[in-house]
Amino acid sequence: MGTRLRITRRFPLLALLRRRPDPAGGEPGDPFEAELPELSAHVWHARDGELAETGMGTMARRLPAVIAQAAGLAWRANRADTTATISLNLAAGLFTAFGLLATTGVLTALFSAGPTPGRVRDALPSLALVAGSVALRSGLQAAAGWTQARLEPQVQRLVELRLYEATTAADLTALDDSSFLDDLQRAETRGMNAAPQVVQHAVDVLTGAVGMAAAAGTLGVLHPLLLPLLLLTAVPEGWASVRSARLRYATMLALVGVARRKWILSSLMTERRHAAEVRAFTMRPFLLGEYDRFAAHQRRVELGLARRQTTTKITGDVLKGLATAGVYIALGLLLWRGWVPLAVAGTAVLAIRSGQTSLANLVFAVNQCYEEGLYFGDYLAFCDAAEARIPHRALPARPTLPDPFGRIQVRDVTFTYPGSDAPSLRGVSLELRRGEVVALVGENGSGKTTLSRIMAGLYDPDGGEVRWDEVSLADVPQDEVWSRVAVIAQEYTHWPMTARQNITMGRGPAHRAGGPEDPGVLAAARASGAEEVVADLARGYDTLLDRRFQGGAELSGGQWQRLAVARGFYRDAPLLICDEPSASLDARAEHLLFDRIRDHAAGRTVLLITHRLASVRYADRIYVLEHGKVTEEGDHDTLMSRNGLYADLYTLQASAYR
Ligand SMILES: Nc1ncnc2c1ncn2[C@@H]1O[C@H](COP(=O)(O)OP(=O)(O)OP(=O)(O)O)[C@@H](O)[C@H]1O
Repeated sequence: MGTRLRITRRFPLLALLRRRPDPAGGEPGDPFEAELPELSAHVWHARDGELAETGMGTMARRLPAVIAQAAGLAWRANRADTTATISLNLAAGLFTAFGLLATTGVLTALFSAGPTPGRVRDALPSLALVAGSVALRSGLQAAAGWTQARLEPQVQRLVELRLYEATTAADLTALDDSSFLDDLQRAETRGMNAAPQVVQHAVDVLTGAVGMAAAAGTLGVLHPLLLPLLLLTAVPEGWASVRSARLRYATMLALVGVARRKWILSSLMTERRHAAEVRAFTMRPFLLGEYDRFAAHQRRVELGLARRQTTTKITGDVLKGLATAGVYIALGLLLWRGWVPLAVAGTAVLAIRSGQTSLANLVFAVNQCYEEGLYFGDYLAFCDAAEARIPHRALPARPTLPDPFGRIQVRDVTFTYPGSDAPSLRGVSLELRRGEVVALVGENGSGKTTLSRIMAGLYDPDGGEVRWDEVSLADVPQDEVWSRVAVIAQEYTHWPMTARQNITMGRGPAHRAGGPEDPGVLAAARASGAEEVVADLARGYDTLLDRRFQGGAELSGGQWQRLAVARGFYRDAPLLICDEPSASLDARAEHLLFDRIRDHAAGRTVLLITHRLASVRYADRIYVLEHGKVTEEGDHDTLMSRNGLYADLYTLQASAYR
């Protein structure tokens, strides 16, 4: 509550958005808290400050930076197109000014004394200049539009790549962090699309500014008083646009948690893997109800936004109308007093109209550029934050992991997940010698998976270390650790690729897997039992394992697991970590798998995590984890004679078969 109060005090607009009485007639008060209490605690945490500072002054101050970012982005995307877009727009502006000034010549000739045919004849050269400059300006503007359109997809590609490069390399703990996920959602759904928009609007700002400068220059030449009057008409429109943008951004911030929740719910209701459970558990009304609760809240907030934006626009339009009337009254006075001749006043009217169009475009583009710049700022901030979470180790000597190693030691490792109160590992030590099969057992939540992830280099321990002979994992690049470890994870992905790719993709692009005759693929498939699965597929190894595509096949849980094991075997790494590799396997497949793991271990080292204690009986050593600590270690016979947790669990399982 304290945080919310502080925030609404700092940002009254947010308070306004949140405190409006329920338009549907519900109880007045804080709709967010009343409607979505589960989200009210953590929605208001990011970048609210930017919004609070937004005003015309801030916009003017920040705009150059936004434009510079857009220019930098466009420059990196394509230098030639960027240069062409800018120069073509500048040239088009020059011809606008030239055309306006040439108009004075036409009007002066037409309004001079003498017979009409003579006056028209005198006006012809200036008229030709006007026609020529209009034609040239149009041609240049069309060419500028084309180069600008070319830039857009190139910019989009650049920003998409940057985001995905960062998300796939960021520290794994980042993806357990809800504020990181909120920021990711905002950057991906809104910020990323804002990038090409920022570039486009930055060019529009340039175009508007050039057109405006052309009109202003012409007016300045005609009469100095006309220029400030023209600028005056920009103020109300500018104010209305800035206020609208501010309201929109506030709404987006207010709704980011809601949008993420809706997105999660929509995938639960549309994705195939949830479809059976949704039906069997009759979850439909619950899911639809949840979705509707969020959608209704979003609708209420957005209707409120539309109402306030409309009021703002009407106010801006009225003020602009008054300012325009003022400009024309002033022009009339100048004419009446004889301070400007009629031909000049005529050109001035044209210049004012042209200037106002450019000004309206400029104000709109500035506003759009700033608004999209806010979203783009979210994207940039997220990319910076994600890139900062890519583990870069200071590795002066760059030692490499020994190949082959003699033993892997886990020394006094402690680890607490970010945001958790209790540590998941509390001073764990164990040892794996080359060629050994070492088992890790323990009850649910005892820390087995966490420890295996630390050993695989996926998490860095808070304390203690993992050593391969004398080299600590903390001293080598993570890529190197990953390339030396194969993990058959408890939760693995059903990759929507072909059967062959499901086996080979873990070896990276450097390793070009061959055709079906690739002996590595065949050996891994045979060892894991995936060979029988592939034999039943219509196109063998080339069958696409995704029912969402025509001709795609679906596998059973155990069949998928065999492929996951094959992927682990195919990696051919010196350390194989198997985390519950047999959870979905039938009894025969499970029995075979443990035999094969033992065979596969010849020369390699295996860390085996399983609840099937019959399978760990023959492990070289067994470690028992309890509440993040090793409480027992030794081979099967030693542990049985100790009568500890292992003996308890083993006896319990064995008795079930008696
Ligand atoms: N991503 C996470 N964020 C926060 N806490 C986590 C996370 N993953 C696991 N934990 C916590 O860490 C502790 C150890 O979990 P871990 O998955 O390592 O247990 P486990 O022994 O592998 O359990 P199981 O036998 O059920 O697979 C648990 O208390 C769990 O709640």
